[in-house]
Amino acid sequence: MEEFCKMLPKVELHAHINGSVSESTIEKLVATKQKLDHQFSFKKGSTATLKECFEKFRLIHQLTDNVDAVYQVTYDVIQEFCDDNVRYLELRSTPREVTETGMTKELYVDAVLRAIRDCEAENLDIEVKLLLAIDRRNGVQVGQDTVKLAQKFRESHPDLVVGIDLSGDPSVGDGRDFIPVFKEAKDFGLKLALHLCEVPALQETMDLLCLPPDRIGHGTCLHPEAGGTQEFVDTVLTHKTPLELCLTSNLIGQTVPDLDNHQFKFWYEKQHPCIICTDDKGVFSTSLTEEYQLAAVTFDLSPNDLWRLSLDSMNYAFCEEHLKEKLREKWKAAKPGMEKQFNLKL
Ligand SMILES: CNc1ncnc2c1ncn2[C@@H]1O[C@H](COP(=O)(O)O)[C@@H](O)[C@H]1O
Ligand SMILES: [Zn+2]
Repeated sequence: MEEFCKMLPKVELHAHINGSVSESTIEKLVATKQKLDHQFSFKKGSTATLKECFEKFRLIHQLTDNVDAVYQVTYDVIQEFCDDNVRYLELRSTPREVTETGMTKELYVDAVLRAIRDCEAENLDIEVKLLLAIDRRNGVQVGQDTVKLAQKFRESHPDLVVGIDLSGDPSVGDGRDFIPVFKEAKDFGLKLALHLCEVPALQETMDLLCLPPDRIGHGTCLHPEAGGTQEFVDTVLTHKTPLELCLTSNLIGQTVPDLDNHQFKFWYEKQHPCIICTDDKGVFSTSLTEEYQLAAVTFDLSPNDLWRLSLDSMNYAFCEEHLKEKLREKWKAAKPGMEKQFNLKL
């Protein structure tokens, strides 16, 4: 199964750049700093609180406080996903400014886009897009600025900047405050991927679900058994809003009690669009291959099921239809070799 999941062409739609930074990139970055001796990720099998997860991002942000580091992290993350046979990747990141190093939010996004372009120029077998993230801790004004920034960069890079993400500590603020900002983004043609109900959030959820977003991140507590409501479930089903599901992230962050109770099962059994994602492959010491494997073992999925999951994920990408068609050819091309190697019919 491990080999099958590795060889499988995959689609990653939920990856935060700074949470995806690998140990080897951390080592490069630490070498440029003095006196930095921290643990930047969780070991396999460990558990934490969401607060402790956010503490890791704060530590990583100290390393990526300049444009060279942001470029390096983005470049390395793309290479690593490509090595993991991810053929289509949507990265998301929160533009940050750091006065001391002269990094503005524009320069931040510029560094990310340069790294994507440089990987393109190397003809890597991966297509990469970018979503700009709104950190809910930073309030509406910053959210508004982020959408403006996304509009600006979409004009200069229409093929790369595809959407807006809402993320950050789910226990902070009220997502409804951002609704005008999301509507503006939508009007401008930007897609919306919102972290929703990562923890129980009765107040804001319904209004956000009714936007509706183009995809939901986590949706851990949407269903009644997890603190949500039947109305939430029905709304998601009606809109057919795809869910980005990140097993290891939810397990380490303890937003689910164990994998058997992960919301994947609930939605997958309803044949609702589910996308297996990593969230933060660096911080949670995982890879998309490992997430597929974990899903297979936990929910008793066959190679055929996994094949379907990865190929169907392409349907929910924020790119143009012609690119989706082109990418589906990769699955077609990989099929005979995989059927032969694993002695099965896909
Ligand atoms: C674990 N579950 C999660 N829930 C909510 N937001 C998360 C997250 N994991 C990551 N982020 C968001 O992504 C940022 C790091 O990447 P960037 O600096 O943007 O590239 C974090 O600071 C947080 O805002
Ligand atoms: Zn996330």
